[in-house]
Amino acid sequence: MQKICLLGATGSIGRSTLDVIAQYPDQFELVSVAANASVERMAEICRTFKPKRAVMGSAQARDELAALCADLDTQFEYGSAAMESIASDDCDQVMAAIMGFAGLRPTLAGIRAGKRVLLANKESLVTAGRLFMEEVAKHNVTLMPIDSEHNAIFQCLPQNEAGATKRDVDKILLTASGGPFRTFSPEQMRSVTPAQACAHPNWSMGQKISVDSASLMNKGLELIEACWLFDVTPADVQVVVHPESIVHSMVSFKDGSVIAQMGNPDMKIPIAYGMTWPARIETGVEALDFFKVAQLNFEAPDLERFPNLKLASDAWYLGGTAMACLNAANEVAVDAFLKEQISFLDIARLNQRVLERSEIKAVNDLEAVFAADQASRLLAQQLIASEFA
Ligand SMILES: NC(=O)C1=CN([C@@H]2O[C@H](COP(=O)(O)OP(=O)(O)OC[C@H]3O[C@@H](n4cnc5c(N)ncnc54)[C@H](OP(=O)(O)O)[C@@H]3O)[C@@H](O)[C@H]2O)C=CC1
Ligand SMILES: CC(=O)[C@@H](O)[C@H](O)COP(=O)(O)O
Ligand SMILES: [Mn+2]
Repeated sequence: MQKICLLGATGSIGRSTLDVIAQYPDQFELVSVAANASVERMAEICRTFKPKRAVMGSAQARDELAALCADLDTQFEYGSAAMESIASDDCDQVMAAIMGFAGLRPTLAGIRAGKRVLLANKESLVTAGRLFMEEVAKHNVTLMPIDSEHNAIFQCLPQNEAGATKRDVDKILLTASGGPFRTFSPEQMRSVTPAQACAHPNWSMGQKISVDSASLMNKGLELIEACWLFDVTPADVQVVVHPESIVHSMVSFKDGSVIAQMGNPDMKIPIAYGMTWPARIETGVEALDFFKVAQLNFEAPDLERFPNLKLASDAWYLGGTAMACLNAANEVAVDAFLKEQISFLDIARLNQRVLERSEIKAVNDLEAVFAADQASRLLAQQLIASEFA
């Protein structure tokens, strides 16, 4: 029996993870859960899975949850320290599926406690990459990429007992759907709404990552994520726009072979793979029918219409805190766009301004990452108030 701690239980990845757990009650036990403010959904989860511990983002949310679940034996808690505590408590695997930078501390707690970490929360790796990977190595942890592209790359790479290797690899081909505005002109993109941006053509996901997909910042974050996970640089990764999201990524080898991982776009596949690797289990996801798929298309990304992808590559080469600064700016920008305070095109503009104006420092400890995150959030908010409102 594998005991699972699920961080971000009420979200889209949380739902797919619970779906896999529910299909295999003899293999997986949900022992702890965390979320921010979705009390009613968390109450449903607690009633169904009866975890030992449930953590919310605030005392108020915890109290509301406790009141709704007064008849359960679950221990109800709140705050960042409690999230770190469940990630390092009695469990075998930690699903890191909190949205954004808020996921960093609990994910690191799982790593430091030696758990198998299932990494969906790309922002934690993007912002603290080198320190994050050093902790993975130090604690000899199995880090399973859950992000569909990185899970695909992991599946395509030669593997040993410890994970994926780079043996004979020439290039990583990171696929991108292109998002809902792939064919839009800059003029058309000027007035798009949050609802349009969240309507991903192929995947059903949370709002923040959906907007990131629409602005190609998701691909920028994923480029950096791939560099840290597979110990490569952006020069080793080619972003390939593939509108159907059937090929989840590919690896090109020195002999000219290209290996692709394909499947219907459903996160239960990478989640189940992460939970059972090196074994595989049935997920209930329909196998691909190539006669229905009929056509797969590929094209180059347009960096002029989607500058976020280039900004992410720039941040990687700037190094140090640059990636934390860019991520912080983007989290503020997406939130402001969803609240209709700035336009869609302002997201990349704001990201660029913050990256240009931030003082990039070396990352010698976690405090440097948190300081950069805070300073860039503040700068982004000031810029919104003064120049973007
Ligand atoms: N959805 C997908 O298919 C994919 C997602 N990912 C990554 O996985 C992560 C989660 O994405 P997704 O599930 O779509 O997002 P959702 O917005 O659907 O869910 C986010 C989850 O994080 C919780 N959360 C948000 N802020 C905090 C906080 N400060 N403290 C504790 N919990 C918090 C939310 O709780 P509450 O509901 O209470 O707000 C919710 O449970 C992101 O990093 C995303 O990039 C990666 C690949 C695919
Ligand atoms: C499911 C997943 O992993 C998302 O990151 C998804 O890939 C978004 O797709 P695009 O960013 O390519 O539109
Ligand atoms: Mn992805």
